[in-house]
Amino acid sequence: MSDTDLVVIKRALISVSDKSGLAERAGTLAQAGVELISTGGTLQALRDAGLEARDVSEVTGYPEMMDGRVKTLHPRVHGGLLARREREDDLAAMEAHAIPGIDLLVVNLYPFEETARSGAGIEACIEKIDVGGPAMIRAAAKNHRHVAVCVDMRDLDKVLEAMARHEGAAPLSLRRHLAAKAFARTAAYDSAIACRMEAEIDKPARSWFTLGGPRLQKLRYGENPHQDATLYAAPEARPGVASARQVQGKELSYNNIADADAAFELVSEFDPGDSAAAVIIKHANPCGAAQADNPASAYERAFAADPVSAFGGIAAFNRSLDAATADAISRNFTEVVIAPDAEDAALDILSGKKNVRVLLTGALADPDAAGWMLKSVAGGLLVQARDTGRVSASQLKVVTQRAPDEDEMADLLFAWRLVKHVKSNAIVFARDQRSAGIGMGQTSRVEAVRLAVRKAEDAAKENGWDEPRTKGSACASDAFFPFPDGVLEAAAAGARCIIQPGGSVRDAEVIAAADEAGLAMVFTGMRHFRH
Ligand SMILES: NC(=O)c1ncn([C@@H]2O[C@H](COP(=O)(O)O)[C@@H](O)[C@H]2O)c1NC=O
Repeated sequence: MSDTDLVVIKRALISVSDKSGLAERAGTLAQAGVELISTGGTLQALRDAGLEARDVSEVTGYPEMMDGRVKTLHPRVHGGLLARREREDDLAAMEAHAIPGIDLLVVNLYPFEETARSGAGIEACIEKIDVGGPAMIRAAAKNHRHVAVCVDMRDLDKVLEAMARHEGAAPLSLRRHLAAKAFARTAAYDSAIACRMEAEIDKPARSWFTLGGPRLQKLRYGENPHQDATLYAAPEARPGVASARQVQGKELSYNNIADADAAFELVSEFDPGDSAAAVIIKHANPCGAAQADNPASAYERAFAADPVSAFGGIAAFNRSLDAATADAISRNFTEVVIAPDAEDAALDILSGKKNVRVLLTGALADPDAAGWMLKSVAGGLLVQARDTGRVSASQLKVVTQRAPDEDEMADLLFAWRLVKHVKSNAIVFARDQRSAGIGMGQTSRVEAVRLAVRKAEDAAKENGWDEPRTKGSACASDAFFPFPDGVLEAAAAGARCIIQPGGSVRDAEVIAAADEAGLAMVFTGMRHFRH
């Protein structure tokens, strides 16, 4: 064993913004004979708990100044953290400048992330940028051959356990593990700061992209059982699956989380003040979506759109769950239910289905809020802004001889909101504010139309309807029709109107086909590819 495998903890510097759990742990350190050095507020908390600790100002010979902007930024602190104990010259410098060696650093940082997330203004956020803390953390982590560093108070328990086992020493394996965590912590902290700063800049250069957050959940596995997976928190404050409260059900899986996210993002497009909305997601695609006066009938309409696919689906709502909705959900096999809130009566009913995971988000996700979407590629990270594109009736361009009437326009806009959340090539037929047939993920647009039509035919059979609901429907296409074939197939299935971006070199042919079939067609001028 080398002399750095075990480091005996004789002196600790503790400087923590979040003081929960401090007194008890610091007490254990003191009992083990460790000398404590501390900064203003932390020192006070230690003394209030009846513990003896040295003021860092005594060590530095300077008072804390500038509202705490300068407290530990001093060679007597950083020398104590960075000195290589096996080097004669480092030891001589310690001796010459009265630098006390620090063997353990416990620091948690000013709550920048929480402050930014609360929507605080830039000046308030800037005041919460911790400078001295990260500087000490990085010094201790760099010098982990001689120093143990805790950036989370709970990690102090690991150090205390190790000290109990190793006669007051912390082993290298633990110190290295803590050092890696320390660098990840400061990197995530700085990412959050960069992110908040960028929000103040009109056109940020973003020549570096950084993102970081703490682990929320180690998942049993990823998309498949042989893939490792973890859920981390992102700095943005977006209500949704990652911050939701799980009130019942089995542990969430990777696929549950991904699908619940897709479901909640889609249902959040529907203003709960206008109507109740329900969507059912399978494999990241909606298989049914509907609006209605209340969540229960929205759910029943969404379910009927494709009952076969809805089996084992994820259901999302834009309003609080009530008893009638819970009752309707309970009749079907559902993996996850996600909603802003739930009435007690609804939770009582759902508790009868123990395995159903119920997530309450507290609020809907603002569909207009800026944010990042990430995808990894070999050797790279593809980053794009979230698709916040939306259109209103007044922005649409009528390109056919016939313009859509009021009912048709309502269904066109409903289908357009939906198609944005369907994997490309995507086609959505909708009638009376409910999806009639959805064609997703096809390699040709006409095939997506055919799939959507077939789904509508299947739904008619399943429900015992006289005809598929593509009859008299509105049809949305996430990108332009490159040929008239898709439009002709939609017309043959009974669609009365179409919404699509337009912009094909064959738009004239496509418009002529629509006119010939008596369709009304509008262009959005906006595409909604989703891969
Ligand atoms: N400026 C400094 O020298 C400095 N040194 C430590 N801190 C931070 O001060 C906080 C603790 O302050 P207090 O003990 O006064 O409550 C910790 O979050 C620590 O990271 C500093 N504050 C900010 O940069």
